[in-house]
Amino acid sequence: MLVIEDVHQYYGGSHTLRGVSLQARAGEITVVLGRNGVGKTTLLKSLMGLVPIRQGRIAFDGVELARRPVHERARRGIGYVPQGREIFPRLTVRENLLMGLASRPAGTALPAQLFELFPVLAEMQSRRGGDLSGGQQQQLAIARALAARPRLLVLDEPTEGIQPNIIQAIGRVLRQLARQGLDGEPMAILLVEQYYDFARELADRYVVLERGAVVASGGGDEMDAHGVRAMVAL
Ligand SMILES: Nc1ncnc2c1ncn2[C@@H]1O[C@H](COP(=O)(O)OP(=O)(O)OP(=O)(O)O)[C@@H](O)[C@H]1O
Repeated sequence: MLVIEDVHQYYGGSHTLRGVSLQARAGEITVVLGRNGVGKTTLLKSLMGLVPIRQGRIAFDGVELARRPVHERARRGIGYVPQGREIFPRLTVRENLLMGLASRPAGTALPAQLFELFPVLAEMQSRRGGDLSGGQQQQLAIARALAARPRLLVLDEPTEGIQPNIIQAIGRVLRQLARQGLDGEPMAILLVEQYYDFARELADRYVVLERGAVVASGGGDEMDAHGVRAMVAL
């Protein structure tokens, strides 16, 4: 389980995260919603160690990670799908997937299940990442994060700029991963999302951020009743 507690983050003098707390449990999809610029990406970067936090706790399965380096967070079972995908355009699909094993001992094999989850990647293994469509690149970014068999998968707006049929396919994969991971073990999923209907469909739990602070949270089935759509409407 992931426990984020009272996290404060600053960019210079600008106080971006103001005491954020949330939890993400195995078997559940926890969705973080909020308008542009409220600090969603900064929260995920803080979790991954890509930006330093000034105060607060980030613990995963009881291990305190807030002061640990990025690679150690990956090694301890956190997989990250960054906003904008950040695949390597000149590397092949297969090489991109192998990059996901950087935190694992040399010689670790790619899980065969990646190609069952995303059959299109099996067909395109020797194509360059940059030649894939946006939706295919997003699937590649998710598969790359899964290559190291994380127990927590963190995704930053995976639906951004993606066509509806691939959004649906990604939703089905996330649901399946939460339930049974790659090997039958439930996985924790932390999903940052601005697309309300997608978030609502997938969320077991939700958290709304506004100006760097949590302003609402609850069960996914309470989102409509709690008026979350209006809180994130652009
Ligand atoms: N590297 C940085 N240096 C200074 N300020 C930054 C930096 N990155 C983000 N910010 C600012 O911090 C605030 C939060 O940004 P962040 O990207 O976390 O928001 P967000 O909720 O993810 O937004 P979006 O949905 O647009 O991605 C914004 O005001 C942003 O301008």
